[in-house]
Amino acid sequence: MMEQYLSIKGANPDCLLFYRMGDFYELFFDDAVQAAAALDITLTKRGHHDGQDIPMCGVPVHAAETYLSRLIRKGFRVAVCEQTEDPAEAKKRGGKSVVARDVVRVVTPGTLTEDTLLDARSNNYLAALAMAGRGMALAWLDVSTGDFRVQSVEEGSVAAVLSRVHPGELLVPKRLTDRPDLYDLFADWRDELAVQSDSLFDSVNAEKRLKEQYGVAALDAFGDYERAELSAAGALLDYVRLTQVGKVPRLSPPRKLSAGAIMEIDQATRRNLELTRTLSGDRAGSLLETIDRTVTGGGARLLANRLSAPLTDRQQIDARYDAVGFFLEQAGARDDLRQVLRGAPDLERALSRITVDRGGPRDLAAIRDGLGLTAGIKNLLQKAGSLPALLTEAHKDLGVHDVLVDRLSRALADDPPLITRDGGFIRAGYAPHLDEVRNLRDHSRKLIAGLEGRYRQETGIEALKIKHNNVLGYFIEISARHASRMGDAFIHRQTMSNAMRYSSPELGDLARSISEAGDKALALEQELFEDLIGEVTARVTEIALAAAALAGLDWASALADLAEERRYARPKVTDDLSFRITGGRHPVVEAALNRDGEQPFVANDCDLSRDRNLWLLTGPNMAGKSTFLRQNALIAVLAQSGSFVPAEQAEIGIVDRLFSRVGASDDLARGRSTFMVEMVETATILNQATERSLVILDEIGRGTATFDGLSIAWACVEHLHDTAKSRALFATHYHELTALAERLPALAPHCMRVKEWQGEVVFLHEVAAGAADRSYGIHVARLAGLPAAVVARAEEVLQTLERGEQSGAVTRLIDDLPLFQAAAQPKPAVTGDGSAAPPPNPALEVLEGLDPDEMTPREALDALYRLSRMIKGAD
Ligand SMILES: Nc1ncnc2c1ncn2[C@@H]1O[C@H](COP(=O)(O)OP(=O)(O)OP(=O)(O)O)[C@@H](O)[C@H]1O
Repeated sequence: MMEQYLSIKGANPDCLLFYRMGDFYELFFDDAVQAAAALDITLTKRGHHDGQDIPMCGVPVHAAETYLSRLIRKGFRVAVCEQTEDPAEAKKRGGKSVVARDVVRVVTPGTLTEDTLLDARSNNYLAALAMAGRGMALAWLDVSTGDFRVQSVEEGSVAAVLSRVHPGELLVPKRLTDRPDLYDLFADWRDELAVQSDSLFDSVNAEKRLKEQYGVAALDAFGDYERAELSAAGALLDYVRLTQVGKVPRLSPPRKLSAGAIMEIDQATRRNLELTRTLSGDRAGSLLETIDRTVTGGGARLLANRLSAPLTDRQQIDARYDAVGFFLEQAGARDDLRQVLRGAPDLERALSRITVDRGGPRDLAAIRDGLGLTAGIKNLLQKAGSLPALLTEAHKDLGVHDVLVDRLSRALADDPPLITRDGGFIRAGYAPHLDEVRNLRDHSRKLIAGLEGRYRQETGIEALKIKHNNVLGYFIEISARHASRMGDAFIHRQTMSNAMRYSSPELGDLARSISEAGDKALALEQELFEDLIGEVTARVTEIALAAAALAGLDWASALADLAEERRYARPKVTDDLSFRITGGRHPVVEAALNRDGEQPFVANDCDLSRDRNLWLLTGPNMAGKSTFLRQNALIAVLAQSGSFVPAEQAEIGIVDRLFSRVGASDDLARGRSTFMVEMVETATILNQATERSLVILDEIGRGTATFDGLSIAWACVEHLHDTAKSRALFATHYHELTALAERLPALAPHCMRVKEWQGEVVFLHEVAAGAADRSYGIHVARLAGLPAAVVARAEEVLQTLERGEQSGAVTRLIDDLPLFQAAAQPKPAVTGDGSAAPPPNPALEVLEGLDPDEMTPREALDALYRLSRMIKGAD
């Protein structure tokens, strides 16, 4: 056995090997040590190898999924090795023969199909990055749904595309990981990276594989693939074939995303705007979570995909609006549809498990129930009125499945078990032969009950019972004190502490017929199950289309529901460079304010159309600058993903790339300080933004010294205005920048309005034309609870700074040390005009009157003595 184990392990060196022995998967050697630690299970020993104990641990087969999921989450790959023959067969070859075993599947993070291992509401992609010649490409597929895509990428965009796809496992050829310039890129995906041999990416082999998979002589029908695209797609297919050990799941032909088809959003922007998850990695609090009203797994995945990949084609976007708009108008049909969809199972995932031979009775039931809804939904759509294009298509794709649904309904029990092992999933009345065998089995069970009564009478033991367990099968049990009453017809089997167990020839016969009938029934059920699986796999394309149509309907009706309740409007997308939002709101902040029942969100307009395409936004802290910036970016993303938007009106000229520089955090893992991260992100924007881009920049330069920061911000504004010419929003605390408006015609200064009332500052959250005059930072500091002494001292410092020329003022402040004085002394009374008047110091006036450049050393020394006396009070 060890020989067999070692040879199988040798063929799967980078996986933990789950080696099937009876009801357990056993792990040996180093695998056992690693798994025992990762799963917190007992590590034992079994036998010897090369004179050493063999470490071993095991997990029960019936609970394997839970253990698998924990191992996968911790980054392991697991090869599942099953017995591939009946132990009886092995015995025939001789007493010591080992049962044949083989790996039936390699479980990796990107190739999961089990519901328990997957999040129902997001896709789990397996991706491959390939390079051929100078071109690069990324291909990605979801084994559990069959979704398969490929896209050429420029080297500079790989990070952005990866962050959009967000793969659960990323295959890359060895030679790419050797390139130092890609080190940073792969560092971001370290946990997902699975480095493969270069040969897996061979593009000639890839083309062959793809043709085989789809049974075509040429791939032209699916698109015009570049070599790198073929290489990436082929590597994925090969990898799936390897890990699924020959069983390739249903995969749609790889859909090619052409360059520019999608609004490109780089990694930092995606993260900072919290599109699908927040900065801390949660779904809750993200834009996706805020707008997600879908009621099926398929719908939720579609929404996440569409939000991650906003389109750039006006017609396609309009078609999506038409679908959402239809359900907005047809509220009755929408509610009915959503009610029906709420009960829909996850057709896509059930179908995929079936195609890789991992389907169970419950997956068939999911197909039955899912397809069973299609007829009603078609009816509902038809009655709702004339359908827009996308919904007409969905109506068609829902298809006709009466025959299959009927067959599955007749064949399957209402609520079948997850696995076939114990039978009981075929409905009575479906197969006469099965019914017969089951009757026989049940009849024998009744006979056993009768036998029990008869034995009680014959022996006079009232407490005599016929029981069953896995070791003895059926047996007769009496208490030990009645043993003398059992006649010769009973065969003694077991003595317990206070009970005796027997069998009898009659009981033996009945038990045998029950067991035989049971085995037969199970075999028959298994056969019928395979038939049904065959029926489903024969119609895999139609079922997949129906599943996609259901997801699409869920997506559109969910967005309509959202639009109605939150008053979202249908945007107008255009091919020009307009960007006019009237009454725009931040979807996430608005939802949070609604939830907390605080004051309502204040809507704001934004117009970045030509000649005023660069807004310079000033205003106090906490006034809502960041919120305003982000809301406009989010509105663009929502609009191009096909959703209605939180605004009264929105007109948006298609945005090709979205850039943002908002928020700041260290990237210490990569050795970058906050300011460095800020500058790297700003550099990306200034180098890549074009007229078609939308750029939001929040407080550029604040991470460094004031003059450095101001100068950098100044130069960035000029560059955006003169060179990039993007539609841009620029929020800053450097009020000095508003002076640029005189020179830069497309620069439009705006500010957040505040009201001063009884010494308090009230944030109105309104955007108005013009520049802000103050920052009110100290006011916010007080609100935040900074100690009163610190606030008082800060006000003093501010006034000194504001009064004089800056560097001179700083010198004065330093002279004014110790700063701690402020902590000890109460704040001086504030005068009527709001300024605290420090007592004038005569020594300072003398000092200010001196001109060191004009003094001889002697005069300087004299002056110093004089000043010293003044301060000591002698003068
Ligand atoms: N339009 C609005 N309507 C209602 N509340 C708003 C609005 N905009 C912002 N707020 C509230 O004000 C808070 C502060 O907003 P935000 O962070 O955008 O301010 P800011 O001007 O960027 O501040 P800072 O300069 O300190 O970063 C938000 O958390 C939100 O609760």
